[in-house]
Amino acid sequence: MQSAADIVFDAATKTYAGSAEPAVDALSLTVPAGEICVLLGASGCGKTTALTLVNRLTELTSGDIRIDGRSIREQDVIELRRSIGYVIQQAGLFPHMTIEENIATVPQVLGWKRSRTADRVRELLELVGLPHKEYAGRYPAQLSGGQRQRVGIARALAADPPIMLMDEPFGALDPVTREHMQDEFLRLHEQVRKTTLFVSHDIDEAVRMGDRVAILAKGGRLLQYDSPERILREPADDYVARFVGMDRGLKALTLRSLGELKLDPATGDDEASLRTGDTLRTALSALLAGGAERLPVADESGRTVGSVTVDLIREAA
Ligand SMILES: Nc1ncnc2c1ncn2[C@@H]1O[C@H](COP(=O)(O)OP(=O)(O)OP(=O)(O)O)[C@@H](O)[C@H]1O
Repeated sequence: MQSAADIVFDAATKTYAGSAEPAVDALSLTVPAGEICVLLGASGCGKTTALTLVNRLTELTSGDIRIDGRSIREQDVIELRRSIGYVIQQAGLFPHMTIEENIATVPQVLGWKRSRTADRVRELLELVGLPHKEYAGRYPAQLSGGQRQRVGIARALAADPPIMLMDEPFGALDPVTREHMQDEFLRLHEQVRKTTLFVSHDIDEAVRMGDRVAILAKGGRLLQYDSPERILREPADDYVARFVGMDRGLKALTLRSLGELKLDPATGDDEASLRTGDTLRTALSALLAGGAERLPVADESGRTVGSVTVDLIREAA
């Protein structure tokens, strides 16, 4: 097995053609071999750009990235990509190929013997928790979203690359499946220890997955690069504190339902669109979207039982 490699961003800069400002501006950071580094930040701050600079799907404008001391600029791009597993949000599986054929793509390109490829597919399906007998012959459309992501991960691991790039790999999954996949990936990582760059915009996911978290602002500006504990406990500046805090606050609202609040009495006889089973976040969105000061709330049978305001939600939070 190839051992993991460290990744060094050295003033890595990307300015897209026609853009006045760099999407990633002189980013410098080191991901130690075998660790998971999460790139975290608001939409458009340059996370995906930073990630794809590594496998040269995006070419550097200036600066450098080195893998185990070797500049990516000096490597043949095909060879470079073979040493890097790449997982994206929608798994990117080939729909007309079976699961087995999908996972075997890279070993085949590398000219592995049939038996070696078949063994590897079997081993990988096992590793990501999909029994070979049941899944190898299926097509991607015959799998759930979570299962497809597992196949995407297996495919990325097929040629045993020292590096994994993961771009919001669980972003399209429902929250329960998502947490499950996060745990599974961590378990898998314990076994394979690939150096992993993982893009997320979710602080909870970052804290859970990352050995280190890099908080980026617009232009790929690195605001803080630390362990999750330190990011939460000692945010480097107000922006980081707000970013971490705001997301946490909104998250907290999704954990509570209107049924847990002491609602105001109902006023007027508008039909209620909110139910007691709705989360506080849903209620807040409804209030803000409609520009309403107050909205009626019904129980599950549709009987109006009270009303909710932004103030009530704020007090509860
Ligand atoms: N191919 C491209 N050509 C021109 N500009 C681009 C291109 N890709 C991205 N950009 C711009 O670069 C900036 C960073 O984009 P990037 O996709 O890296 O951000 P991100 O943090 O991954 O965002 P998100 O979380 O929304 O995916 C954005 O302003 C975006 O509009």
